[in-house]
Amino acid sequence: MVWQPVNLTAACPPGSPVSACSSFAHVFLSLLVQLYGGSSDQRKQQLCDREAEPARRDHGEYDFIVVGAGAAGCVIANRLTENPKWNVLLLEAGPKEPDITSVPGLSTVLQGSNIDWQYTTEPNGKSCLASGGRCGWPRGRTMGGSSSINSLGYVRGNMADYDRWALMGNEGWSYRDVLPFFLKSERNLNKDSIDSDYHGAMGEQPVGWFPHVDDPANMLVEAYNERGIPFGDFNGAEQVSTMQIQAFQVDGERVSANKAFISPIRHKRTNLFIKSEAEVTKILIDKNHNAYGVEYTKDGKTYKAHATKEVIISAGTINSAKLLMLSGIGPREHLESLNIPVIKDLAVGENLHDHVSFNGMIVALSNYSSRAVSNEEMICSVKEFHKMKTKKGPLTGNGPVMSSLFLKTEPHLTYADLQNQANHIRDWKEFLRDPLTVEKTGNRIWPSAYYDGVIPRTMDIVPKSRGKLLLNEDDPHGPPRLHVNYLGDDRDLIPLMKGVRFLLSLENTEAFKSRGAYYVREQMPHCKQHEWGTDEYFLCLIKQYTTTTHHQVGTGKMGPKWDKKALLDNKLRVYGIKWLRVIDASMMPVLIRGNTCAPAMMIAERGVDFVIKEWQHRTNNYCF
Ligand SMILES: Cc1cc2nc3c(=O)[nH]c(=O)nc-3n(C[C@H](O)[C@H](O)[C@H](O)COP(=O)(O)OP(=O)(O)OC[C@H]3O[C@@H](n4cnc5c(N)ncnc54)[C@H](O)[C@@H]3O)c2cc1C
Repeated sequence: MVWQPVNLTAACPPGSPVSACSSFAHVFLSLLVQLYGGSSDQRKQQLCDREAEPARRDHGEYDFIVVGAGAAGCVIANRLTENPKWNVLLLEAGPKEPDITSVPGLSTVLQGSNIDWQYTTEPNGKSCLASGGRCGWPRGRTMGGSSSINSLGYVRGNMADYDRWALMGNEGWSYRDVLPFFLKSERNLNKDSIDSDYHGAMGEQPVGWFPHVDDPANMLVEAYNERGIPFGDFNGAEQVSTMQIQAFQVDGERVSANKAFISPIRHKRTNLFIKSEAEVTKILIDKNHNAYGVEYTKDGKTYKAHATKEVIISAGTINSAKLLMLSGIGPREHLESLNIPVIKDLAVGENLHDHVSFNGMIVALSNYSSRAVSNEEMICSVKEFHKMKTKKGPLTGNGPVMSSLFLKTEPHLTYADLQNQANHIRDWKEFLRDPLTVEKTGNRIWPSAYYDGVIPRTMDIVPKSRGKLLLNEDDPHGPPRLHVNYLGDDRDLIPLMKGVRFLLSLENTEAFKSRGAYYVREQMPHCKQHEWGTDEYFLCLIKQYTTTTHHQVGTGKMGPKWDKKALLDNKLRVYGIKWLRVIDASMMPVLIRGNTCAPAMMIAERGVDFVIKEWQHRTNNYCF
């Protein structure tokens, strides 16, 4: 089986009464492995290896090498191989994409499994306190990368975010410049119902509303609207609005970057070479500072691959920075402290930031609006879903997570400073008793489709805190030290506290009242010393139950040469190293106000366009 779920035996404290630690939980996970643990890509490959593959000749030398088959890497490999004369090697550390990724209602089940890097952050004394100062950071480790394990939401950010990048000295990255690259990938399936001037219909990536939207998800959007937020398309002209987020899906099944950009060409383009379970450990750079290949490990052996044109790093915000540093590109002092010979002293790993959020505001659903089902019903629904030819029902949605809004917390603000999303909670009473165990177990095994409580989450989308990523001093090849420094800057508390008051006000809306939904007024375990409803209580929640929103960026900052924190120029070339680019979410100089998957794909489209134009030009002029 390609997919292995979270290890419950390790995650459950001995004797825990939490339902995810019961024997039923093990039965449920075994069923998921049995139904969805395989990989359609693997099955196809076995067939094609037998029938057609001899056409492909692999000499270990390619025109381009792309490291990381995530949201960005898959787009890049697709675009480069449109030119049949260019051979491209795509290297992915994780396995082929397993079938389980296709079920939207099982998206949270992927966290903590073997297709998640399972990172954790370093303590700063101000955040994530209930979990020892360390927040969990899932990241996709499979073909499709985080686009294969994420919550499927298609959100672009505010136009002004891109204009700001351009104003910071990055020519070619204003909203006007990047919009065509958003449109290029997108195949919007509901173009008539949204702000159609801002959407594409011809791209590889299907985007559309889930066929199924839960009533609690509708409740949230209706409540936001009652509180004055207009219905609208926040990927269109006006961001301050509310709607169900459109998803990376078609007919109720996830379409990851791998499914959209690689699966359709995998066996057709003989100039595309893909190696999964191949982890790149070093970029090869000669004494003249030219990148000419990579070193990678596969099946316990080390290999070298050579690039005659460029090496493109798309390993994501954490691993791109780690790989650059392992290869001698990074802050001199840090690399020298680890005895890594410095090739280029650059601020790799700095400027790490994320949208910060927190857990613990619990909305209990009434019997009428609850989505809870019995164990037997859950088993039946998963089995039935597997058999359906045309998928329908709650598993074709992702619970309440897509009900979202962008909000200005003060009328004088020009742009939104908050975004809300919501998590499901299978059994809110159990969560209230032992949130940390439920977080590590229940939230990683139960479908997001079945729940009796909702955790609305407000996210600070203009974070001021900045952190940094360092290599692990005990083992530089191991998980890096992620000093994200959430709430390091106290100003990040302000929008979150305003968001709390906004969320509380939802209880008085008709949307909530008519469904009998209400806030649970019992304190979470680490904040029992404060009275529920006071500022002190919510400040405590924010600091104790801090969470990521999975939007980590910035460790490979793009910026003009004079910017001491920048390592990439506006064409995403690494300063001081030839034929090396970083093209993924890590390049964001400032995090956009929104989710980061669609932007990562846009960055890939924009970046690879620079690559293609440069090499077409060179080929024409110099007959390469
Ligand atoms: C749980 C979760 C939920 C999220 N929800 C949403 C959402 O709903 N909407 C949204 O817009 N965004 C969401 N995101 C964020 C979004 O998915 C990411 O920002 C986006 O995928 C980043 O793209 P990337 O190409 O930079 O990196 P990734 O997609 O993470 O890809 C990096 C790839 O590189 C591979 N790799 C890493 N190191 C190496 C190496 N050394 N050798 C070879 N391969 C390597 C990785 O295994 C991975 O496949 C979510 C993320 C997570 C984890």
